[in-house]
Amino acid sequence: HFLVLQRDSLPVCVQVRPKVEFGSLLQHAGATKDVFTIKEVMFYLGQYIIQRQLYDQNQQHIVHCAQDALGRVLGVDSFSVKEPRVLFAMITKNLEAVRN
Ligand SMILES: COc1nc(N(C)C)ncc1-n1nc2c(c1C(C)C)[C@H](c1ccc(C#N)cc1)N(c1cc(Cl)c[nH]c1=O)C2=O
Repeated sequence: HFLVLQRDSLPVCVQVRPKVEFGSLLQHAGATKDVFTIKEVMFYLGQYIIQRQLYDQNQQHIVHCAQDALGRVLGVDSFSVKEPRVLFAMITKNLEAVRN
């Protein structure tokens, strides 16, 4: 979950709305809504990657997505699941915060 501090410094739990193409990718992974927590976004993306076997058979932490909508959405041909900062940076570009 993203925690952001409002002016009155009460933490609110921010949910996110994926941008259009990202939203339809999550729906292909089984999502049935348009507002998510970050944890839910990661879960659906993970399902998408495993279902489509986008991981490298030999180095299984590498995801190849050049030939897939995931690559267009994240803007890369491949990435490693072991680089959380890189991954979150790519994913948050496709999300807008929604205050609940
Ligand atoms: C290729 O990956 C795997 N391959 C295997 N095989 C046996 C082949 N088993 C597990 C994983 N795996 N490891 C991690 C994740 C997975 C699956 C669920 C993709 C998730 C994850 C990674 C990337 C995105 C995106 N776009 C979304 C979720 N993940 C996470 C990474 C971060 Cl940074 C946050 N939350 C996570 O769940 C990991 O560390």
